[in-house]
Parts: sequence; C-alpha cells; structure tokens
Amino acid sequence: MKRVAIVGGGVAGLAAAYELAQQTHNGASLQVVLFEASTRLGGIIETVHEGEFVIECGPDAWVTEKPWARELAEELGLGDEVMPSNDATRKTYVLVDKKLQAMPDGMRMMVPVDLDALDASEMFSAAAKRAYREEVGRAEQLRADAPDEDESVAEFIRRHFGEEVLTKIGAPLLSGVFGGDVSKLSVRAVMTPFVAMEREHGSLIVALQARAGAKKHSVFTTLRSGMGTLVDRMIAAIPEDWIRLAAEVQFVSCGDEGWLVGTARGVERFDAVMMAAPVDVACSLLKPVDAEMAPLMEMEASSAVVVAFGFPGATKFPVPPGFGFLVPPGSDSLLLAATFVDQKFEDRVPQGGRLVRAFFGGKAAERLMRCRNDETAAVARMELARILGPLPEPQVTVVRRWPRSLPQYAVGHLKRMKKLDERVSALDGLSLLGNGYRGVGVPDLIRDARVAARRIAGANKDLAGVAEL
Ligand SMILES: CC1=C(CCC(=O)O)c2cc3nc(cc4[nH]c(cc5[nH]c(cc1n2)c(C)c5CCC(=O)O)c(CCC(=O)O)c4C)C(CCC(=O)O)=C3C
Repeated sequence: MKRVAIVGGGVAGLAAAYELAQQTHNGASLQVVLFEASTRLGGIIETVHEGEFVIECGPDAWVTEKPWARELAEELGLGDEVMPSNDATRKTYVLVDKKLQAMPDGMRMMVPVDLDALDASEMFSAAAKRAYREEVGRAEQLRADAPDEDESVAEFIRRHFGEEVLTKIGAPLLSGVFGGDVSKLSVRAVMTPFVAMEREHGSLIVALQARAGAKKHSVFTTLRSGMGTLVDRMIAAIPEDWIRLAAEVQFVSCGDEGWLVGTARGVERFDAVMMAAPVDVACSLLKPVDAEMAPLMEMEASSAVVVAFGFPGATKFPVPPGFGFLVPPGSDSLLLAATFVDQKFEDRVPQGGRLVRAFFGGKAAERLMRCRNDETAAVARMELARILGPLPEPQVTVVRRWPRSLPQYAVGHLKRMKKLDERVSALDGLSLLGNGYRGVGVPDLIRDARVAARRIAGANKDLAGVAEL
C-alpha cells in the first residue's frame, strides 16, 4: 500500500487525485490524502451561476490546440458539454490612442498569416507593415542568427518585426495572455513554438504560411455549463475520504522513513508527496527539505482582479463585435483587458443579455486587492465606460481577487526548471505540479498532473500511455 499526499486542491491537485483514483480502479494499491488549505476545491477555476448568467471567475476556457483538458472532459462524461468559442465572429481589439483598434484578421499572436488582411488594417503605420513584409525576405538571415541562448519575448519580437509591432500588439498580447512584462518573459518558455519556427524557417510568417491549410479549429474551448463542471466531475470521481478541506499543510519533511506532512491536526507519513500548491507556498514548504530548491522556485507572479457585469439588455450596452480587448502597458486606462463574454461563447447569458468581464493586473490589481467589492466594481464600471461609452446599471456583479496567481516565466526559466528537476529527482517520491513550472494553461496542468500520478502509481511501464497524455 503506497501512501500519497497531494498538497493543494486546485485543478492540478484534483487532476492528480483523479488519475490516482483511476489507477486504483486498475488495481494499484494506493492510499491518498488531498490537503486543501481553503474550504473549497478548484483553485482559480470557479463558475458562478446567477439566473441564466454563467460567470467565470477565473479561466473561461482552454486553448483548443492543447488536447488534455478536452480529453479529461470526455473521460468524465462531459463530451456533450464541450463547446468551441464563436470564432466566426472572433476579433480582438487593442486600445491604441484611447480608441479600440481591431487586430488584423488571420493573426497568430503577433504574426500575420494573411499579409493582405494586414495591409487592409488601420492598426499599423506603413513602416510597421513594411517591417512585417521584410521579415519574409530576411528568413535566411534570421535563421542563421537564431540565438543559442534564451532571450526576452521583447527582444525576440523586436528582432522579427520591430518596435511598433512590439508595443502595439506584442506587449498587450503577452500581458493579456501571461499577465506579464515582455521585457522579462522568457521567449523559450512562453512562445516555444515560435522559437522552433525560427530555427526551422527563420521567418515566422513563412513558417505559419507553410502550415496554413492545417485544420481549422476554434481558438478556445470551454464547457457549456462552465469550467466549474470540470472541477465538480473530478471531485465526484475521487473517493470522498481522500479529500480534506480547511487542512493547511504547515510543514513537510523527508527522511529515511519517507515523507512527513504536518497540519494543525497532526503529522502523517507518506511515500510520495505531490506538491500542487501555488509556487510561493510550495517554495516555503520545501525550503527546509532542500534549501537549494528555494531560489529556483522564487519567481515573480502577477495578480489579477476580475469584475464581471451581467446586463439584461445587450442593446442598452452596445460593444464592438468580437471577443474583447487588450490594453497595452503604459496606457492611461487602469484595465488590463476585457472580454465580451456573450459574443465569445454561446449560452452564457439570458436571451438578449450581455456579459462583460473586466480584468485588472499589475499595480492596479495590487491596489484593488485592498478595496471593497463595491469600490472595485465602481472603478471597473468607470474604466469600461471611458472606453466603451456609458454602462447601464448591471443586473449582476461578481468580483474576484487572485493574488499572485500567474507566475512569470523569466528569461532562463527552462534552465532553472532543469536544475529544479534535478533537485526534485534526488528526493524520492516528490513531484511539483501547478502553474509555476512547465506551463500555465489548464490543459498543461492536467497533463502534467496525470503523468506524475501515473508514474507514482507505477503505471508508466506503459510509457506509450504516458506519451499519449
Ligand atoms: C486577463 C487575462 C488573463 C489572466 C492574466 C493574469 O492572471 O494576470 C489571461 C490568461 C491567459 N490567456 C491565455 C491564452 C490566450 N489569451 C488570449 C486572448 C485574451 N486574453 C485575455 C485576457 C486574459 N487572459 C483577453 C481579454 C483576450 C482577448 C479577448 C478574449 O478572447 O477574451 C488568446 C488569443 C490571442 C489571439 O487572439 O491571438 C490566447 C491564446 C493563457 C495561456 C493558456 C495556455 O497556454 O494554455 C493564459 C494563462
């Protein structure tokens, strides 16, 4: 009988517990305890249902290209619930000179697939459009000059497309996608496919055009009843007596007799510890176990404040067609971004309704973290109104704060993770899960947790199965 402790009941910890439960059905002999410090499971995944409004407090979807969340949903009997974003009406705006400007059609992040659509766009100056076109001609040079070392996302974009593209869409995209600063984020960690494209083709535009014709799918996928259903279904598939709420782990230690995990209620022995707590918590718990691990786990993290407003009548609050907008760093708006939820997904609002989510990040989020809900909502309404025009009285308002929820993968992240992996493998039975290490997306967290759980259950003799995950 192997005893496994899971520290943290967010999506990573739950996916680990779910996979261990599957392995016990396959005959593995396991005793599992999942320790969750708070009184609810799911971490930053939380769906609130208010009347017919389906309001996501955290991630509203996953990136379709990464299959591991959809696979899990299907396994959990949620195949009918899987729902693509409305990509026929997909458009993303960026706030430029106080006005919303549509990003050109056919962009993948900041790279255009369709150069004609780019030409038709009003977003860029003639010089920036020229810089895009010239990137194609510089393919050979870009490939030859591809750096051997990691660099910042800013340096990477600047080398390919110049300063205007970097400030107009590079920076806002990365702060909307990774909540972070382009001059600090690691291109190898957060834009891995683009780095591979540079190695192969030099030009990113050429690389994307070579792949054009690949099957088209929506950018995002979610569940009709909300992301919270994924959490609920995992919980339902985990033995009830494995889960302990309000059970904050106060220390872990590792010795000859295995691992000890201590909470206010006592100390228990385990053979394996799956550390799925936020990276800050994981870092302070593991410092006494291996002091050299801690500096590798210390990283900046961005905080987010989410304010959702539901309105009964969309016509009383017109917004431009599309999914939402991003705000470049340094703009005079306090917002980080906003999503027009009822246009991005079906079935989020009562007939004819409107649902908008406003996001604050960076310093604005740090400040709002200390404000009351009504104050935060008032700031969000004011900031939205400055961009979209006057807002009617919302029928529903939801405010959520997620302090230090998105770790920043800084330049050199992959090397740091390699060193961290070495320290981890030196300690028998430890695995690190969650968004601090090998990817921030919900699918990455699920995949990572399930691979680790299979390894612990001894199921990875079947390495093919692990690779499939
Ligand atoms: C506030 C915020 C955070 C939290 C920040 C924080 O907590 O500090 C966040 C996180 C994330 N966003 C992510 C991915 C993406 N976000 C996009 C687009 C957008 N993000 C927006 C907002 C946010 N996004 C908005 C308003 C848009 C455009 C309109 C819309 O669609 O609502 C696009 C499409 C880009 C394009 O159009 O090309 C992608 C691929 C991933 C990674 C997932 C993975 O790696 O698996 C993560 C963690």
